[in-house]
Amino acid sequence: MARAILNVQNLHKSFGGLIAIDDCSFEVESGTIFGIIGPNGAGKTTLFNMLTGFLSANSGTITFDGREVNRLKPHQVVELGIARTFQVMKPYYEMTVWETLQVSRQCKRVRSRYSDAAIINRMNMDLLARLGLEDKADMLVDELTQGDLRLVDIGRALATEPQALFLDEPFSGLGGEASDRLSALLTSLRDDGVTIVIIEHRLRELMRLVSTVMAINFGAVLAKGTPEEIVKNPDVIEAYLGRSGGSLSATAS
Ligand SMILES: Nc1ncnc2c1ncn2[C@@H]1O[C@H](COP(=O)(O)OP(=O)(O)OP(=O)(O)O)[C@@H](O)[C@H]1O
Repeated sequence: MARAILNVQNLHKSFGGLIAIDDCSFEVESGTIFGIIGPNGAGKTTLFNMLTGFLSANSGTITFDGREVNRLKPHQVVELGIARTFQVMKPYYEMTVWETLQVSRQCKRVRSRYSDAAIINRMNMDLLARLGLEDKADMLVDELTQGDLRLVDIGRALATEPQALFLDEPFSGLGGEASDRLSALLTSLRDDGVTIVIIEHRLRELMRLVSTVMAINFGAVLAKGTPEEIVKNPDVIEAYLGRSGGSLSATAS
């Protein structure tokens, strides 16, 4: 039985009178891919922001690998082994792909483990090969396609050598071929033991990857289960009606 690496209990977050996260509890098992879905404004990014040190919860607990996350700063969360990407990418323009990875390599988590530049160079080459970007190391990120940019963005997170990767809508804007490359990358990372949590509106891509999905609406957990269970769940279907509800049942096949 896999152990839970992330444990969230009774989390609450309000912005003034608006309750963005309402008594949210869930666990993520180590080495699995866990999906988070929900309509626009459901609270998904707010939840990610609390899990990664960008926001503090009003109450509740977040434990990662046995350590309390709430109230840590983002760089301290990186030290624990959590890396994330953002819904809107902000590439390091005028820097190359290699230089982008090198920025992440400056984090304490990497510097305290690997002091030898030759080892870091080798790790960068391995990471670029894994991303399928070995021929683009010296390209400016400004020149990359949307699909390659998304891979560099994930590479930037992976270069902190995380145990867990949190991805906010990684499939957004990707065409079929780029989506397939991203899916293959995420599957291979999972096979190597990286825990992955994904917020995604592209349900077809998400449901093929994840073992467990949590649906949230108005900040509260609506349902948790396998992709097959979630796409049949009446509450989830209702929350998605008028958006993608009509095609929800086709997504888990
Ligand atoms: N800093 C903030 N101040 C005030 N309200 C906020 C803030 N951040 C988020 N909200 C509100 O909290 C609610 C949840 O927003 P959030 O961005 O987490 O939703 P989401 O599920 O990620 O939506 P989307 O799918 O559109 O990205 C929304 O009503 C949003 O307007």
